[in-house]
Amino acid sequence: MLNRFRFLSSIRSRLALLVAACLIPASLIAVALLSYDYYRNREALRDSAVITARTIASLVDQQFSGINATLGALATSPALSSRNLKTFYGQALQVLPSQPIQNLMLMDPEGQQLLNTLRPFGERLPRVADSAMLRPLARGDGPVISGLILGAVTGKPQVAICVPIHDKGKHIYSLCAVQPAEQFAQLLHQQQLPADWIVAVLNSGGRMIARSHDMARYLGMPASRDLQEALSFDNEGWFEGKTSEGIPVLAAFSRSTLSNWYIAIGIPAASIAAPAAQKLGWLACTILLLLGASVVVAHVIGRSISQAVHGLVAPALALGHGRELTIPRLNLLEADEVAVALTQASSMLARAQYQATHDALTELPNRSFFNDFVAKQAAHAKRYRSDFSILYIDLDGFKPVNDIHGHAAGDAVLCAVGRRLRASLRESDVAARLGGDEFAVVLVNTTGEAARKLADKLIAVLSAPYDIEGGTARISASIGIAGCEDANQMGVNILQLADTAMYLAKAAGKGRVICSSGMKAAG
Ligand SMILES: Nc1nc2c(ncn2[C@@H]2O[C@H](COP(=O)(O)OP(=O)(O)OP(=O)(O)O)[C@@H](O)[C@H]2O)c(=O)[nH]1
Repeated sequence: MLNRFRFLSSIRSRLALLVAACLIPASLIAVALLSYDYYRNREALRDSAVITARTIASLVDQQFSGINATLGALATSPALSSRNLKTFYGQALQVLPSQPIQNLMLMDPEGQQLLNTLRPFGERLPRVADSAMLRPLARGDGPVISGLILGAVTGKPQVAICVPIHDKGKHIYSLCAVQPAEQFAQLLHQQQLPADWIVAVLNSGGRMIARSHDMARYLGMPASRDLQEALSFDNEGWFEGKTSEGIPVLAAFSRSTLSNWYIAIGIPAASIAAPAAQKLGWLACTILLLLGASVVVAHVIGRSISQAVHGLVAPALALGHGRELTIPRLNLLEADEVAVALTQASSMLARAQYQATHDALTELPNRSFFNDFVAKQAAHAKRYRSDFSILYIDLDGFKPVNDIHGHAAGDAVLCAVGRRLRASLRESDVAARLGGDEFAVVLVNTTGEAARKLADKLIAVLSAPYDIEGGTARISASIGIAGCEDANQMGVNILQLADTAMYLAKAAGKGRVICSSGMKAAG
């Protein structure tokens, strides 16, 4: 069960979640901002395209009105009313360089050219057969702008702006200024619009007069279906559709007020989306880089934290076993704080254990420790068939020390007894204070005569005078000895057996040793 959630609950997985929790919303916000930016740019581009279309349309109108004014002035020439066409030809040649036109042409009401500045005066000229233009001129309407016509002299596509000339109410001539279609294309190029914008000049009938791209292919052709539909609804506006060649565009258009010609601008959808796609690519790269860097940093941080936390496991287990701890620096503030707390807890635990098992005055093991030690020693002896003895020691004449020299002197004597006992024993033997003036000793692997000899030695040692404040104290000791084997055979507690032997020693006159084996023999 724990393993199942191991990944979810580890520090590294939490850090990975943190990285994801920061990066995912940030990425979503960035994408939202990008799309907002894309739509704002698109709107700005659309509005600027509409304004540009309107500007070009007014430029076309300006040209037409300039040409119209020139034609109007020439039409009043007396040379025309006097039918002096040669003089008029000269006047036309003079006007030509100052106008944005290719040539001037005069024709009779039937369309027969009478003069054309492209040809020397008097040369025989072809007839104009554009009835759509001749008819309104015959009615006296003017100016009339032709559709795209193939020049009778130049053989090139061109547009003619014509005015009828009357004499005494009779239509005698039509004067035309001719502009090649190429001139409108130049007007478009002069605007220096972005190279991928597809710009077209359409006449009032929706036919292509000039185009920024692929002009030769689409000249004279009707506008694309999408543009035709848009033009039928509005004089100015925008729409999303396709160009004649099928390119998806955001298109803007505007109709000129004088000529009713249209300017249409198509911005390829791909070129609008390209900057956004590029930004999106950069964003994706940045997010991936950030993600990679964050994952690496999270991994490094996670590893250092988990190492620090794992560094606390062994000390915590050692603390459970009551061992004193030394924890090296973990290089993580919180883990180091826990390490300090564990170290302090281990010291407190060790102190408490010491206090629970040692006598505060003599610092010898106390009765509780002694009982545990004897029990372990008994188990060991049983298993390995070894032996040990216990000496139960009660001081003789200790009460008078207290009474004569005071309790502090009594304490000092008890401490000195402890030191003398320790000094007289082997390292493996254990001396304890059982309470009051009672002490006990475990002699490991020692029985019989050896134990008795040591007991005699202890009585001599403990009976030596004690230097205390203000004098000397003298005491002695009564010792009862019990062997492990004797206790087992008799089926009694070894400590009780030694205690009983000690009481017999007291009863026998103090300052002596009684062995439990002797008691058995006596019994
Ligand atoms: N100074 C001091 N005295 C203690 C302490 N514990 C017990 N005693 C005293 O030790 C004495 C022990 O009593 P007894 O064993 O009857 O005194 P004793 O004079 O040795 O008597 P016998 O064993 O019959 O020789 C009592 O007076 C207790 O008050 C202690 O920690 N410090």
